[in-house]
This record gives sequence, structure tokens and C-alpha cells, in this order.
Amino acid sequence: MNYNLNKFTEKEQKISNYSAFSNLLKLISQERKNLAVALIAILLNSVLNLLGPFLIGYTIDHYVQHKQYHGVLIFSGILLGIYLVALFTSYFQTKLMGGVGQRTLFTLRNAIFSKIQQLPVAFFNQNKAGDLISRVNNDTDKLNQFFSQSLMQFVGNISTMIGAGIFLLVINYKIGIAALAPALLILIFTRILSPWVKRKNAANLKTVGNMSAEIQESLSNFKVIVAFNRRDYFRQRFQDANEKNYESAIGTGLANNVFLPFYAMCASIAQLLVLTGGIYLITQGEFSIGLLVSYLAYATYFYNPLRQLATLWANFQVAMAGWDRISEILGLETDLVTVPSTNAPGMHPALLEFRNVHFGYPEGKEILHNISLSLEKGKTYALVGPTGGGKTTTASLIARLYDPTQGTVLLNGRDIRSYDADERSQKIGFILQEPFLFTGTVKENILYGNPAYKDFSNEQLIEVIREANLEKLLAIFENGLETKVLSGGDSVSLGQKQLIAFMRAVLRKPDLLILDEATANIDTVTEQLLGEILEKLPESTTRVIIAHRLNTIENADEIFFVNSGEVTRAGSFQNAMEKLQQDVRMS
Ligand SMILES: Nc1ncnc2c1ncn2[C@@H]1O[C@H](COP(=O)(O)OP(=O)(O)OP(=O)(O)O)[C@@H](O)[C@H]1O
Repeated sequence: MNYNLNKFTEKEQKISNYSAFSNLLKLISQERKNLAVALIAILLNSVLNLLGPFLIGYTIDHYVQHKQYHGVLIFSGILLGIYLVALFTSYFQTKLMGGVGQRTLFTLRNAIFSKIQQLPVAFFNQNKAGDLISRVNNDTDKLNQFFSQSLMQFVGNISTMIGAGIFLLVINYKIGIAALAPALLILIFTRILSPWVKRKNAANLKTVGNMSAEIQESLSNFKVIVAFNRRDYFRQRFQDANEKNYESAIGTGLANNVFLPFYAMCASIAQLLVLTGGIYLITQGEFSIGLLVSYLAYATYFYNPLRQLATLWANFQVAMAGWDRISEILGLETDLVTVPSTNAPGMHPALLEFRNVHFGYPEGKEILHNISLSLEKGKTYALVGPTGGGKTTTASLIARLYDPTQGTVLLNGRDIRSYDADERSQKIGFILQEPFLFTGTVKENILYGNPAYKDFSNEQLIEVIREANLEKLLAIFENGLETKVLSGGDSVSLGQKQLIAFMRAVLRKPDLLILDEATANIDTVTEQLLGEILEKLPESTTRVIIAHRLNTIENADEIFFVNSGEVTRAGSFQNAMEKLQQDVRMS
């Protein structure tokens, strides 16, 4: 399955504003009530504002022209009251929508983050962390801005426009039509240019994502960069990404502002038409000065929101481009689904079995060809073979980090896909080549993903550690369980990280324990200690050891040779060594 967000086809990406927006509204359905109240407030605000020009025109025709200043004062008072209530409705809806925006941001970030947590390893292989961070932080914020600042202005402006349009047409339809005619041009212009503006915004968000990916890559590899003196190279790479973002931002800025001058010109034309048409009709006795003043105000009420809509429409395009990028993630489903449990036919002495398994990484060639093997309970297996031969890939299939492209993996005679993630990870422990620690203490790290000991005190936990024969390993850490570790830092050595990962996996008491080069950075004395701990694991535990250091696999019951997509039984330790040396000589 294609999980590369930056390689989605046009068809996969193409989604109309309407469906994008309605999908978004579905996601924030709990805000419906607030949106409805804000909508009522903004509509009330528009109606109140729209009454102004009518009352002014009325006052001019009925009181000013007849010099009845008492009436002028009364109407001025009424207008002041109306404007004050309008101010309150405007404040109320701004406050309400500010909350909606922040909660939307909160909901979206949570939704994306938990979706990312559900996605399979293939998703992380195919996407850069920096780009994902940008989607979670930056793109969601575009939506927040839209909700907290633009949406209600958008609605308010549209309702003011519609109200002003009705007033214009009802009072005198001839001038009304003249006043509204330029709006048709605006409509056509907007429809034609909107897709282009949205594309520009989407491209711009992508460059922000790329830039963030560059920053992430160089920050997480800074030691290699310093050691190889590649600072200039990375500076250049960042500069290129920054430059692309800069160029795209300029183009997007222009695109976002393309509506404004055109809208302004149409508004001026409308004023001109109202003025000339109105004066002409006054000379014909069909119109009054008060109405002309009202009309000029209504034309302004119609075109000013339209002008603001130009900016808001651009904001809407930015928000929708952000939402498209967010929904690309939300729309992904893991292809590692749990299937109904069916027992495979045949006898099942094996704890784990590969039946005619083929595997290739997405967009790559096939790595494993038609592998059949079985691992029995309580035995120790070793996977040996040249670098890049496919050992980690085989182990990853055992732990179901990926599914085979063909064939089946069985755990206890059941398709491994029929176990839910909890059950599977409880049965299979995997110590990865690159151990990862979370910022916290040794205790937090060894208890990671192990709810059984969650509420244990240090004393109780030490007892558990002793029972698992891990106390000598714990003693290596200066402050024992309370030793501090940092996820990316060097507060503990690589070998110590491997020890923590080892303890983490052993304490889960898995049925099958995979060690992928798990002792590569550990001194020989400690390595012997690990060997002893492995020996003392419950009798039924199956061990799969991947190692380049051959002394680690001397005691294996069976050795598999993994090379060029084939997994073959290598026989005795001696045989395996000869085969390996022969293979290395040939390559
Ligand atoms: N995430 C991935 N995406 C694409 N190809 C991959 C990925 N991981 C590994 N490969 C490819 O699969 C092949 C087997 O890699 P694998 O890591 O399984 O080998 P290995 O035997 O464990 O090597 P080593 O001894 O160096 O750890 C290699 O050609 C590698 O380039």
C-alpha cells in the first residue's frame, strides 16, 4: 500500500472544497451548537447593520428635508441603540468562535496524532518525520485561524451582502440590477481562479513540510554532520528548501491577493452605476435623495463584504489546502488489519511458522522469496548471513511489523494476522537493532508497554527483576531504576540502551524473543551475562538471535542462513560458519 503522502496521485488528492468542508464539519460535530449560536449572533448583527442605511434614508426624506430636527434626534438615538446591540453580537460571536477554533485545533491534533499511532511501520518508512510534524502543527493551525477569525466574518459578510442585495432589488429593482451587475463578473472571476489559488497554497504548505523535514533530519543527525564536517552541505540543503518555500510563498501571496484589486474595481463601478442611475431617476421623479443615500450605502454594504470576502476566500483556500493535507493522513487505514481467526490445516508443533512467504518493501523489489520455516517452542534459532541479506526483514515479519506480500505467517497454528496487536506484542518480544529510549528513567523505560507492573513500587519491581535474573544488568546503572535517560541524548551509552531494551523485552515474558544484533555494542563479559539470562528464560521461550558476532550463536539449536532472499537451514555451527565465510568471499 502507498503510504507516501507526498506521492499521492492527483486523483487521490483531488477533493472538492464542498466535500472537504463537510468532512471537516463532521469531525467537529460536537461544535454544532456553538456554531449555530454564533451563526444566529452574526445574522442578527448583519440585520441590525442593514437597518442603518434604510433608517438614514428615511430620516433624510421625512425629517431632514422637512427640517424636523426632533425626528432626526429620535432616529439618531434609535441608530445608536442598534449599533450598540450590533457591537455586542459581534463581540459575543468572536468570543464563541475563538473557543471553537482552539477546540478544533485540539481535536484535530489529537485525531491526527492518534491516527499516526495506528499506522503501520511502512507509513513511517515512507514519510519524513519533519513533514508529519508540520502537518500536525502548522496545517492544523491554518484551520484554527480560519475557524477563530475567518469563518464567522465569512458568514457575516455573506448575510450582509444578501441582505443588502435584497434591499437594493426591492426598493428599486432597476438601480438594484445595475448595482449588482458587476458582482456577476466577480463570481466568474472567483470560480475560475479559486482552484489555482488552492493549488498554490497546497504547494506552499508542502514546501513548509519539506523545510521542517530538513530541520528534523539535520537535528537528529548532528553528530554525523559534525564528524564528517558536512555542515555546509546541510546548510545548503536547508537553504535550498528555504528558498523553495520563499519562492512559493511569494507566488502564493500574489495568488491570495489576486481577488482584491478586481473586487475593488467592481465595487467602484457599482457605485458609479448607482450614482448615475439614481441621479437620472431623481430627475425623472422616480427616486428620492434619501433613497440615493441609502442605495449608495447599500452598494457599499454589498461590495465591502465582497472585498473582505476576497481575503477571507484566500484564507479559506489556505485552510482547505491544510485540511486536505490533514485528511490525507486521517483517510489512511492500516493495512495490518486483524482478520478473523481460523486455524490453519495440519499439525502445529511449531510456535511460529512461515508458509511460502514472499515479501518486498513498497516500491521495491522482492526481498524474501518463498520462505518456509518453522520455529519450535523452547528452542534457540540463529539467523546469520551477509549484510543486507534479509535477516531484519525476516524478523520484522515474525513480529508482524509487515505482512507478507504472499504466503502466511502462523503463530501457534493461527494466522498471525488474527491476533490483535496487544496479544501479539505480548507473545512476541522484539529487541531492535537500534534501541529507542523515551525520555524518563530506566524504570519507566523498562516498564514501557508492560501494564502488569505499572503500579509496582521500586522494591517490588527489583524483586521481579531479580526473579528474571536481570539484577546484575540493573546494577550497571549508577542510580539503578531511577537513572535518568534522554530519548535522543547520550546520558546512557549505546550498549546501556541495548541493556534497557533487553530488560524491557525480557520482563514482558514473551513466548518468542527476537534479538536483532541486540548485543552488538556490549562488552564480552556483559554479553556472557545476557547469554546466561537467555538460558534461564522459561523453558518454553523460543529465541531468535540475529548476530554478526558468531560466539553469540554458538549455543543455537538451529541456524538459518539468510541471503539473497533465501532462508536455508545451515546445519551445525561449523557448517554455518563455512557457508558464511564462503559467501562473504564470493560477494
Ligand atoms: N524499510 C525498508 N524499505 C526498503 N527497503 C528496505 C527496508 N529495510 C530494508 N530494506 C532492504 O531489504 C534488504 C534486506 O535488509 P535487511 O535489513 O533485512 O538485511 P539484514 O540482513 O538484516 O542486514 P544487516 O545485517 O545489515 O542488518 C536490503 O536490501 C535493504 O536495502
